[in-house]
Amino acid sequence: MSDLCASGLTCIKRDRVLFDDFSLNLNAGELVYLRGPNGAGKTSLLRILTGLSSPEYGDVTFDGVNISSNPSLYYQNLIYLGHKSALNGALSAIDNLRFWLAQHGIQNQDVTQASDIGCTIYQVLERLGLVGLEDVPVRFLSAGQQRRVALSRLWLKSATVWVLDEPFTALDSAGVILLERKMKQHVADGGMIITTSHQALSSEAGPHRCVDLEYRF
Ligand SMILES: Nc1ncnc2c1ncn2[C@@H]1O[C@H](COP(=O)(O)OP(=O)(O)OP(=O)(O)O)[C@@H](O)[C@H]1O
Repeated sequence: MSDLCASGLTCIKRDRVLFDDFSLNLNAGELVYLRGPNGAGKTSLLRILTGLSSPEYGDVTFDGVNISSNPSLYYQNLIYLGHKSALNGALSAIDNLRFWLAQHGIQNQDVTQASDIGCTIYQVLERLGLVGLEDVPVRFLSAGQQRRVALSRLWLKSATVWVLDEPFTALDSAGVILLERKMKQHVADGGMIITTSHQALSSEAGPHRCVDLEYRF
């Protein structure tokens, strides 16, 4: 059984201690909903959990191995979606996702034939309600449509750990349900998710554990 374990984390930004001696265990088949006011340190915590930034103290392990000692192994098992969509506005949805797949070294049937990549990504974009917009530079898509392109990554890469920073931003109510159901399915399949959101998760997301970060002065 996989687990992501953060222990004794301390994070300081501009002389403010956002959190100290913070510990969290995320187990396979678990959804953690990280809550807290603006500026509490949720994004800072998620970035530490992904290895994108380092805590002043403490460490993070995945399956008992410190994530900094074998980052490539961890990254194979991780999808991190930050609160920005991380799309190149000049590229289409298809090309953004192709680039992302290549960047993640995904070597499955998708990349053995160029036509298969397009086919698979087209199918995902169709599920995300983006039919007819696949080839449009994403800067011409609405905020919610851009978010849907970004979220398509969850359908394209198989990874145990999902770290999601405000993934519901700009989504309409149908998009929120689509994502919540996807999250519920991932957890039912033995995945693990930690997500932030300023809106409460609905029952569509399935059972979840709330973790609160207080704002510290
Ligand atoms: N690289 C940085 N340099 C300096 N200060 C930073 C940096 N990153 C974050 N901070 C500060 O740390 C605090 C926490 O930021 P963070 O983005 O983690 O909060 P958050 O809980 O995700 O907030 P929100 O709900 O608004 O997204 C903020 O006061 C922010 O200004």
